[in-house]
Amino acid sequence: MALNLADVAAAARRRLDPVHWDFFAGGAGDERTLRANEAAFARRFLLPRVLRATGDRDLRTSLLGSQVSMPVLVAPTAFHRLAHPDGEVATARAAAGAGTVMVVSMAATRPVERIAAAGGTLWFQLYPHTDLEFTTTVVRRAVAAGCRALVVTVDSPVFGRRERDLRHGFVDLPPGMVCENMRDADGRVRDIEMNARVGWELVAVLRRLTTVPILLKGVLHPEDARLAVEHGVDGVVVSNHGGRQLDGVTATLDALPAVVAAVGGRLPVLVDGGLRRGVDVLVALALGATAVLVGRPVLWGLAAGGAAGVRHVLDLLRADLDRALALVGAARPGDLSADLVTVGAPA
Ligand SMILES: Cc1cc2nc3c(=O)[nH]c(=O)nc-3n(C[C@H](O)[C@H](O)[C@H](O)COP(=O)(O)O)c2cc1C
Ligand SMILES: CCCCC(=O)C(=O)O
Repeated sequence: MALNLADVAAAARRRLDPVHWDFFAGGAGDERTLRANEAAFARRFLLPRVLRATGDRDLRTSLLGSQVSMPVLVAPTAFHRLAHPDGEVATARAAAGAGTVMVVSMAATRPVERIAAAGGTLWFQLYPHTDLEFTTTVVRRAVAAGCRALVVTVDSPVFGRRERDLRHGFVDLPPGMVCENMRDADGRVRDIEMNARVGWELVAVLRRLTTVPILLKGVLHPEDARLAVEHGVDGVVVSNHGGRQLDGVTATLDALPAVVAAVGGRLPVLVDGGLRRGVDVLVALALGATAVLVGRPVLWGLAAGGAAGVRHVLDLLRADLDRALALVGAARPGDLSADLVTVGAPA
């Protein structure tokens, strides 16, 4: 039985083709940013409060009209069928069972309609393509399938250089698998495109396409957080794409406080990257995040045990967060504050 996410990772590694393990695990360049995400949590320590009567704890959170049973969401990750034959359908089943949001990647390998049939709350991640008609087709389809928010990835004007994949020659999905939601109006499957020509006008363009909330994923600079507010975005995700885009970028946890300060409570601020324990979730919330997302741990759960494996990962995080809350003297995420977190040398 996996007692923690590292155990789940080990089980996944035993099952996965090493090429696919490296695709999931890897980052860009020297993987400094990939390591920094986890290391940033290892530098944080807690100053708990005592005698706070935290008996009736409540992890529920409301996010842009979506109710979640805990402030831990499933980050958008590509190619779930490389981890398990049921792919994103299994992930969605687990997220639905756990009562949280799954953000469906634009590079999902199952059709969004089938993912939605699992019954949970979905948001949809978008890479903004240069072809507006195509982007419109994809967004309308996702919203028609029931996706309740659009998570626009803005950290990818070009593709990051992932040397593990280059070494393996891993460039595409195996035969029989495609990005099912990349079909254009004629039903042809397009390639994912990184778009280096898009600017802030994108927000208004997407607003005209859909009424669902729009989040920007990949905001790190506080000035961009201010611009996001100014452009009427509904939420931001502090993310460095799990260290897969620009190596050398700051750890997300280190970028979070300045973004939170810049936003000043006007929007929810989510964060992802390197969260592996309930106490990591607690630290992110204490430093001002409204919720967090987990990427690789979900893929590990999926590879290790399909929907049950993903559910186990989410349940471990929930139990761990609940215990950590009680032990720092908080009954709910809203009770947390930055004074509970101190910085020290990793043990
Ligand atoms: C294998 C893999 C595929 C990913 N695919 C996408 C994607 O399609 N779209 C996207 O916005 N982010 C993608 N990401 C980034 C995640 O959404 C998230 O930012 C990151 O995984 C969080 O870090 P963590 O894996 O340490 O939890 C991917 C990450 C991984 C590991
Ligand atoms: C072409 C799919 C892009 C997936 C992605 O964003 C990632 O692997 O990090």
